[in-house]
Amino acid sequence: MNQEQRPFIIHSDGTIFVERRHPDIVHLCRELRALAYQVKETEQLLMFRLSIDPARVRHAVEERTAEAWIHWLRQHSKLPVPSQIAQRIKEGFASAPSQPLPEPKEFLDINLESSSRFAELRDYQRQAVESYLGLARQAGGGIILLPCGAGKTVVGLGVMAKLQTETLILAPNATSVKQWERELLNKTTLRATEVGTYTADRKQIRPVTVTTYQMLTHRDTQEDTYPHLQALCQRNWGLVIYDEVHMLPAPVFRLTAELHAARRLGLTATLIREDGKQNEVFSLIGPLAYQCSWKDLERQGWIREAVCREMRIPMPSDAERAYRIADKKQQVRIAAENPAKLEAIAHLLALHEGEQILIIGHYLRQLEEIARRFGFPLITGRMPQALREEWYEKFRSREIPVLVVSKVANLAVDLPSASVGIQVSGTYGSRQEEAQRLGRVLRSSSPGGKAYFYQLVTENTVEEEYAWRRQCFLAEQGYRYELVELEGWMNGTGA
Ligand SMILES: Nc1ncnc2c1ncn2[C@@H]1O[C@H](COP(=O)(O)OP(=O)(O)OP(=O)(O)O)[C@@H](O)[C@H]1O
Repeated sequence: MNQEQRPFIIHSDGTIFVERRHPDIVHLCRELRALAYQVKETEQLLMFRLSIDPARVRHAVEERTAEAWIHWLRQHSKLPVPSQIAQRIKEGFASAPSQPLPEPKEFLDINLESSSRFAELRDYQRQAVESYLGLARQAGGGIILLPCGAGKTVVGLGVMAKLQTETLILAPNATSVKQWERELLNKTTLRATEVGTYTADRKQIRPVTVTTYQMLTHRDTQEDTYPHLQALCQRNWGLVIYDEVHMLPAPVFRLTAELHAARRLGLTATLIREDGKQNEVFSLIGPLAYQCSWKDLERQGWIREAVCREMRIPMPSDAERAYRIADKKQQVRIAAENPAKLEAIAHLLALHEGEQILIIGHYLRQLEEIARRFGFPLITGRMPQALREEWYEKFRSREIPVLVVSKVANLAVDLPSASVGIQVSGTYGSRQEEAQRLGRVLRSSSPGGKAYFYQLVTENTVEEEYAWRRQCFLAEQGYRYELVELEGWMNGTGA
C-alpha cells in the first residue's frame, strides 16, 4: 500500500490518529488496542493514545515482540514512526512482568439472595442485565443508564450473578463503597471472606473488591507511580464496574484503561459532563447497553413522583447593595447565601413536619449557619467517615428527621426514607448535580409516594440563570418546576 493511503499518523507525544476510511479499520483498531486506548473520535478520525504500561503490555507481549510491533506501526504509518515512540515501546516491553496474569477465576459462586431480605430483580433491571450481557459479548463492555434510585447497584449484582466472575467495583466515594459492601453481603450469596474493600483505612483485595476512583489516582508525589492501581492490576478481573461513571475523573480515563479486565460495565443516571467528555466514557467502557426514562419508572411506582418547586426569594436591602457592587464571583456567593433563605427553610420545615428532610447546599458557612439555627446535624467532607455513616444510619431509621448535607451527599448516598429535599445553593449551573440531588429523595422503600424538591433561588440575581441551566437535564426527562414567589406562597397557598 502506498504511504499516502496508510491510516496511522503517529506523533512523538504518543497520540495516534487513525483514518476511518481505511478498508481494514476494524481489524487494525482491534490490534492497536493492545498498545493504545481510544480517547476521541470524529467523522474522519479516531484518536488513540499510546499506553505502554506493565499491565497493558502483557497482552501486547503475547502477540508480538517490541521490534515486531514497531515494524507493524511503520507498515501502517503515513510518516516515519518517531524515535521516542519506538524507544517507549522497547522500554515498556523490557519491564513487562515475565509471569502471565492468572486468568480470572470464572465460576465464582455468586447468586442473588432469594431470602426475604431481597425481592427479585424488577423487569427493567432484568432487561438491563440481559441487554448488557448481549452487548458485552461483542463489545467487551457497555453502559447502563437508569434514573437515580432505580437500583443500579442491584443491576450490577445481577450482572455479576450471571457472569460469576471476579469483579472490581470502582465507586465515587467511601460512603458508596460501604453501600456496595452492604448490598453485596445482604443481597448475594457471597461470603464476607470473598468481599474486600480497598480504601484508605483497609486494603483488602479479594475476589470481589470495592474501591474508589480516588484510590486509583492516589500517589505521594508527581514522580511516583500509582501504588494502589498497581496493586489492583495484579489481578485479572473478569469484570470491572464503574459506578456513577459520569464522575470518572479525567486522569482516571487513562489509568483505568490499564486495569486488566475481560469486561467493563458503566452505571450512571446522568451521562452528562460539564467538561463535555462523555464520549470518552463511551470509548473507554463501551456503548450504551440499556436506558429507561425517569417518568416511566415514576409511572410504574418504582421511584417517587416528584413535585419540583423553584422558590424565588427576595434579598434584604443591605445584601442587595453589596450584590450590586460585587464582581461576578462574589455575586454568585452573595445570592447563594441570601439570609432570607433561612426564613424560607423555616417555613418548609413546618410545612413538611413529620417527613424526612435533606437540606443540601454548597457553601459550608451557609450550611453551618442553617445547622446552628435549627439545631440539626451537618455532614461535610471534613467529618470522619465513620461518623458520617452513623448520622446517615440515624436518618435512615428515622431517629433524626432532618440532615444538613454538603456536596458529599450529592450522589450515590442511599437514604430511602428521605422524601423532601431543600436545595439552598449549588455548583453554578450543574445539570448533573441538580439531577443527582433530586435523586436523593426519589427512592422509595414501598411503591408510590410523593417527593418534594425545593430549589431556593434569590430573586433578580445570577441564581435565576443558574437555576434555569441546572434544570435543563431534568426538563429533558419531563420534570417541570413550579415557579413560586415566596411571599405570596407563605401568606396562604403553599402546600
Ligand atoms: N429489585 C430490588 N429489590 C429490592 N430493593 C431494591 C431493588 N432494586 C433497588 N432496590 C433498593 O432501592 C434503593 C436504591 O437503589 P440504589 O442505591 O442501587 O439506586 P441507584 O440507582 O444506584 O441510585 P443513585 O443513582 O441515586 O445512586 C436501594 O435501597 C436498593 O436496595
